[in-house]
Amino acid sequence: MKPLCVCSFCGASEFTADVLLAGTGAYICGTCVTSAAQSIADAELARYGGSTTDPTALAAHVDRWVIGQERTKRVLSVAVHNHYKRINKAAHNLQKSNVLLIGPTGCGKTLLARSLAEALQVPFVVADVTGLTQAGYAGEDVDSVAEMLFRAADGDVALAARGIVVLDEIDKLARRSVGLTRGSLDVSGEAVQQSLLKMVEGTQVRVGVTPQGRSHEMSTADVLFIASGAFSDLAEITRDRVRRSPLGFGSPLVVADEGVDPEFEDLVEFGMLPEFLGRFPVVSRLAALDVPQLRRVLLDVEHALVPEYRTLFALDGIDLRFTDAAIDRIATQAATLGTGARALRRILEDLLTDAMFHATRLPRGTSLTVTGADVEAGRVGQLDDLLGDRADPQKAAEEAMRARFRRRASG
Ligand SMILES: Nc1ncnc2c1ncn2[C@@H]1O[C@H](COP(=O)(O)OP(=O)(O)OP(=O)(O)O)[C@@H](O)[C@H]1O
Ligand SMILES: [Zn+2]
Repeated sequence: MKPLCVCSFCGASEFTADVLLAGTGAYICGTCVTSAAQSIADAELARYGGSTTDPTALAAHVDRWVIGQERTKRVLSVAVHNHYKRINKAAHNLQKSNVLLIGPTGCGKTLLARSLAEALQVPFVVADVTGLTQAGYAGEDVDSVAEMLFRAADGDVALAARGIVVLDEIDKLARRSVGLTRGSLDVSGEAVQQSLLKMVEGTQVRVGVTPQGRSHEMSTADVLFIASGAFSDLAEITRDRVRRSPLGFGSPLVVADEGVDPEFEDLVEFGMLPEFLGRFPVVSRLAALDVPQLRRVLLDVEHALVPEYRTLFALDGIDLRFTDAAIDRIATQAATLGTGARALRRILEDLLTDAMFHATRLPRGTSLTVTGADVEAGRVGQLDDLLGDRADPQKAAEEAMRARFRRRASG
């Protein structure tokens, strides 16, 4: 007898299948339902011990750590989601979504990548590519990147193979910048770009070589690479291209170069190899943090600097406070220094070094307030009042001498 219904997935008929469920224009058998459910469960399990790859959940986690950069947060969350979808569902025909981040120093490129890795609970390493040389040359070998991941994963090869690597200062590998350091062999940035190609795409690497010569094989095919760099004069290249273009010439629409994203050809002109760029299909640009954003890095983000310093002082029994004007001055100064949020810590360290030096000599419970004027002066003025002449060893010595002299004069 000819079957009337067959499973649309495996072809089992009403005679051979355990159950046949009818949908609109299709059937599915019990066996296929079970195996589909299993695949879904497997994918869930593969989400590393309960961590998530859901883009909105990833972005929410990153939000706690990174101020601003909203567009890049989205782009990265989606890229990461797709990347792990590709691994978990073994859909290896999907293109690997390595990411290129372009943005000034201290704007959160590495922090973004790190907080994503944390949300995913995968190992994370930052490799400064200017320290890499072509395989076989002096210096750190390209394979060492895989070795770093292996160590970050505590020797778990399977986990290491799903990790995230930031290739920092990638712009220093531009074709025109040879950038030789003393003692290194003649290895141009272009050659290093070449030598990174295979690893970025996926290759077998030996890691964890023991003195006995034993080692593990690790594939880099499922490692997510995030290349990052400042590409400082890329904006000029982009602007020139836009000016040359028929639409761009004299057009008021493209005058604001902040809004123009670099194209593939701009990056090639900058000195990146087309083959290299081809392996980084996702590109996102980040802007420098502005003053209100720098304020938030000081005050309200996970590991914000002001609460961190307050804790440091509290351990010595000092209640450290900042006036609003002080916060404003710090953020404004930082914005002019050109090192992004990194400048904030520099300013705070300079400002508070003396206070930290003397903190243990102040009575417990002392309240110390940093004002806007203090930030201008680079020193906490109230400290002098609190310490009196103890603040300055030179002054203290002079004072002691004067006291002796007075005694002698009166005696
Ligand atoms: N958007 C941000 N939100 C919160 N903190 C930030 C942000 N950007 C930078 N920071 C702070 O500055 C430090 C340096 O930032 P990060 O390492 O991410 O810079 P980067 O953009 O990778 O710079 P580089 O190109 O020099 O590596 C971070 O540890 C963090 O404390
Ligand atoms: Zn079936």
